[in-house]
Amino acid sequence: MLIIGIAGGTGCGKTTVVNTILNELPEGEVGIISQDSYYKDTSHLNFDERVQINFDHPRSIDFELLMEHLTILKTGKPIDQPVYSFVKHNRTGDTIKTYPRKVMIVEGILILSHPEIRDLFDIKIFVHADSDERLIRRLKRDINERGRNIDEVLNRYQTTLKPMHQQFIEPMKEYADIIIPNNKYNTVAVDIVRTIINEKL
Ligand SMILES: Nc1ncnc2c1ncn2[C@@H]1O[C@H](COP(=O)(O)OP(=O)(O)O)[C@@H](O)[C@H]1O
Ligand SMILES: O=c1ccn([C@@H]2O[C@H](COP(=O)(O)O)[C@@H](O)[C@H]2O)c(=O)[nH]1
Repeated sequence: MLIIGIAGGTGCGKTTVVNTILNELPEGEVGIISQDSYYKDTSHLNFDERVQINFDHPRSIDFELLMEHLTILKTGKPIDQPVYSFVKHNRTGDTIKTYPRKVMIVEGILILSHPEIRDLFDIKIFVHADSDERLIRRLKRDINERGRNIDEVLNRYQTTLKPMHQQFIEPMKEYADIIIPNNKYNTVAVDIVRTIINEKL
């Protein structure tokens, strides 16, 4: 199994890059694990308390479960990947049966910040977009798709997202094998990654 880790700050285009890579590959050959599925279960908190969580700090992620799931997939067995709701800021209680594939892509803002998980990746990719570009994309996406308003997004950006990005995400570029510049849609880089995957299939 080839495991590819794709990191990068919020709004850099990780999900879009992954979907574009998958578009022209045979269906079912590549598996996806999203770090978002591994935000800790916070059912013991009410909504107002959950809103206060710093979702850009590594402690918000259940890395133990992610590690356990990747280890199970490597042994050829399926896992039940939790489903996360950004609207509720919590897991939904549902899971998706995720089967091991020849190539597994793990994507998320903080996946390169955990040394043991980082070591599991055969290829480490960092998607870069400038912070102003990422903030614009984040504003549009969170208002249109995640039920936020402009004040919420900007307040989270200033209080937690930006400092956490500088502390835990940007320094992870050092570990990347490939850095994809993604201020504009980067079809060349996506084609290169797809070629690497195709060789493995
Ligand atoms: N290269 C790009 N140029 C312009 N918009 C982009 C680009 N890549 C992604 N987007 C848009 O930016 C938003 C965030 O992209 P997404 O892939 O969800 O980022 P991430 O998964 O890194 O948070 C989405 O609305 C997406 O359509
Ligand atoms: O309940 C939550 C959990 C996370 N977030 C924010 O999401 C981004 C990470 O997702 P991307 O798709 O990579 O943007 C992170 O910056 C968190 O602040 C949230 O708003 N609510």
